Amino acid sequence: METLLSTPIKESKIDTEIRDLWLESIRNRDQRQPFKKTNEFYDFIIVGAGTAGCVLARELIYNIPNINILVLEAGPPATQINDIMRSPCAFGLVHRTSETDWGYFMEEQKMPGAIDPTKEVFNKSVAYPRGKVIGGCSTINGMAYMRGQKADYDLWAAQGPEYEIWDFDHCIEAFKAIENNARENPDEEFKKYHGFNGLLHVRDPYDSYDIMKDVIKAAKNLGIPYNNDFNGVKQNGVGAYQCTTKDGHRFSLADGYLNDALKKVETYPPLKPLGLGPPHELGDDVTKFVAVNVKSFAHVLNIIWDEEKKDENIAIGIKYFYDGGVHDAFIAPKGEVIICGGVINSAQILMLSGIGPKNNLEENNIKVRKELPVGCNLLDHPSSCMTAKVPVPSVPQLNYWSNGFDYGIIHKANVEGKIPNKEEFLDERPDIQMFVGTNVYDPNIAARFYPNPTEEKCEVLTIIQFLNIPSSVGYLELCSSNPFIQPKIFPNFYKNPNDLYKIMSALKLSRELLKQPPLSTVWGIKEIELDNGWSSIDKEMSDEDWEQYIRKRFFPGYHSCGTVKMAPETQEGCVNHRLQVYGTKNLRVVDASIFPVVPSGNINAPVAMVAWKASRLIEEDYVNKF
Ligand SMILES: Cc1cc2nc3c(=O)[nH]c(=O)nc-3n(C[C@H](O)[C@H](O)[C@H](O)COP(=O)(O)OP(=O)(O)OC[C@H]3O[C@@H](n4cnc5c(N)ncnc54)[C@H](O)[C@@H]3O)c2cc1C
Repeated sequence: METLLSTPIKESKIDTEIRDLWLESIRNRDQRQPFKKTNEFYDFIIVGAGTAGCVLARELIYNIPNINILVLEAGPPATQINDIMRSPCAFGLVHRTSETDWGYFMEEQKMPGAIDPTKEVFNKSVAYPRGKVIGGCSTINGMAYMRGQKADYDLWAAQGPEYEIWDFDHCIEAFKAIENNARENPDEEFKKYHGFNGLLHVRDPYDSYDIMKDVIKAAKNLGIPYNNDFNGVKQNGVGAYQCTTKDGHRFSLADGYLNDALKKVETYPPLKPLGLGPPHELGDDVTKFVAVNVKSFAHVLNIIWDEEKKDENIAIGIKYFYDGGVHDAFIAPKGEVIICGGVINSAQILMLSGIGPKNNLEENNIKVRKELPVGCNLLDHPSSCMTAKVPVPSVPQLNYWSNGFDYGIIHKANVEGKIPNKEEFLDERPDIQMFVGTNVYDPNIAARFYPNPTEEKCEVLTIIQFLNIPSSVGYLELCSSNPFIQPKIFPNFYKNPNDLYKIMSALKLSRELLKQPPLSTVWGIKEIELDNGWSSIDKEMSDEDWEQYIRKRFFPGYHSCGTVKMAPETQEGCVNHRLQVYGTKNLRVVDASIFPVVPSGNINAPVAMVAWKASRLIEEDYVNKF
């Protein structure tokens, strides 16, 4: 019998007929030439309406007078996302729908085992979700609001005196400017660290399930301190995550920032009072609309360079595919092209435009304009999970306003892979972040993450472990000059054995937590899921068993960044401290790809912070130009 996988995907006759009809209509329209072929000119062209692109568009349009902005987004408008997808409880389903995800996969990787380097082990190829929709990943993400630690940003700043603008004291101003925190009765310390007037809504979780409150008790039994603000003075401890939701719904950066940007529509110079002509007639002296123009389903192909000054690599515009054809958009004299395509695609667009590693570009017949280590320094938080069966009913009804992972623990890993001790719980540079969630275990969903899941449906408690300060570094490379083919992604998870020992220590702690009362008593937890189904929570496991467990159940932390690193050019940098691409003019990259070091927490807010700060740098440069 033919399986689904062995059946070649055939286009139905009706698909090809409809495509032909559509193409014919475009050809007819073009022959009649109903529209003038005009060049589009903008002060700023932003590539990608993700977290960074949305913040940047809003901050630029309100802060720089009389500019216009074009935002090109390859995915659909967020209005296509129906209410279920905006419901936090649907998070697990949202992030791999073909309409709103690029559908990327990472490459399978072989490497020496961490415990026994004489044995070869595999990192399998798993899905690598990336939002392809207005709002980008903020429209599909898990909504946890985290910033990372002060020390992360101080590392960014330590790269040279001009990088001081990226130290924590500078970054926190931007974090606060963006944030609209809804915590009820915040104390003075909370007020010191948070903002209440920004456009990104952040709130504490709504009431959670009883079993989640008992997770806190179990953690306290182990000596883990309570923390009422993971974004406050200390990150370590057990507590609740704040999240980016409002009125029970997901709140993306498009909801907060892009929507606000679209409200500003003026003309420059301003319109005169209506004359005799038709309403809203623009007089001859009106040169442009001061507004943000967003095109969705617009896939950017490459940067257009000034061919008259070849050696200077001056970006003058963008080539993009839209509405069945290739279009050009250009920047005005003081303008800039700003790439906000995210960690994979920003690197890809630069490489397709001749900026990247010489060998990889030449292998793909792309002319090298500037050799830079674009695509190197791929960072992420490798992750694992542990699922325990909960025999006592714990999910009375679905909380649609929650992603199901309201609580967590942040701690320092034990470098030898042992259960962390009390000192490690108190360490103020923790490197493990856990999410604890209760849900109904569905083998079909589990099968997306690891092979041969247990067959029965039941209520479970799941703990997800992220390694927040990894030492393994991955890379990506082009395998084609076709802009519609994904680059190859090699995360190199656990290449450095230390990373594996650290996540092992987090897994061992997770098991210890599940053995604690009230989880073991009130909720009767006795089994966790191992390869052969539900097994006793006390089952003996060697470090090699743990390595196998980790390699089978790992998934990317979804916090990938770093492929267009901000650093001095002599230290593998691709952009400078003002996010300008080395060896080019009028070109910046503003998104997760510029992070030199991955922050130790989820990175949506850090990306928004970078975009907010970048808008100030761009404004300064715009005002000082000419
Ligand atoms: C499944 C998942 C869960 C996550 N959970 C959390 C979480 O709970 N908390 C948290 O803080 N972070 C989370 N993150 C991470 C965070 O959301 C992202 O790191 C962040 O949104 C990235 O922002 P960005 O602007 O760099 O890129 P993106 O938001 O990815 O934006 C890039 C945009 O550019 C567009 N684009 C790309 N190429 C082109 C092209 N050629 N032409 C036109 N447009 C293009 C894309 O379609 C996209 O809209 C999660 C991420 C994922 C994928």
